[in-house]
Amino acid sequence: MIKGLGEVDQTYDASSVKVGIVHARWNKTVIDALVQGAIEKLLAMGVKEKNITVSTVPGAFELPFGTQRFAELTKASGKHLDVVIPIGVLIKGDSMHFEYISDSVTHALMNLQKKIRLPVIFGLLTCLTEEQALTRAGLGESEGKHNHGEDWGAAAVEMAVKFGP
Ligand SMILES: O=c1[nH]c(NC[C@H](O)[C@H](O)[C@H](O)CO)c([N+](=O)[O-])c(=O)[nH]1
Repeated sequence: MIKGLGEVDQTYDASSVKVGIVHARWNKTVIDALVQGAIEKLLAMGVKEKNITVSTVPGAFELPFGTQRFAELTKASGKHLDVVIPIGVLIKGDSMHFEYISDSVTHALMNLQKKIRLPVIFGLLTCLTEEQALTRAGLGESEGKHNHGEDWGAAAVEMAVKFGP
């Protein structure tokens, strides 16, 4: 048995894990469902409510800088975060705006982990239609609907416990 493969249902002691969620305010209905899904999963995995802090930015483009400063300002206030979950929803319009923001924000969030030395969970939905976004927030009529916020919450706990400071 290759070590590590059996960790899918691993349980973690999340009682001291501190999580920062920074979410964009575009596409509010979808955002609210994703944030709620992430918080419910964090609580279900043992993160204390007092250890979950939330802030917001105007849109997905502001997520990298807003997430970085949220982590830095939290640290400067004497607390610290073990993991951050930036959450945004990009839905393609009839211009190239979607492509440019999606690509640049994705790279910026990936690079942010090295800057702040914290796990950054990729909570950006990049959808071609509103229905795709609703489905990935567990909303809408699709049979395959599933709230990806839950996955981000689970990933946050695992990364914080296994690879935190
Ligand atoms: O979060 C989003 N921001 C969007 N644009 C705003 C952008 O993220 C910035 O907030 C704005 O450009 C100001 O910097 C979106 N679209 O344009 O489609 C979108 O779908 N989602």
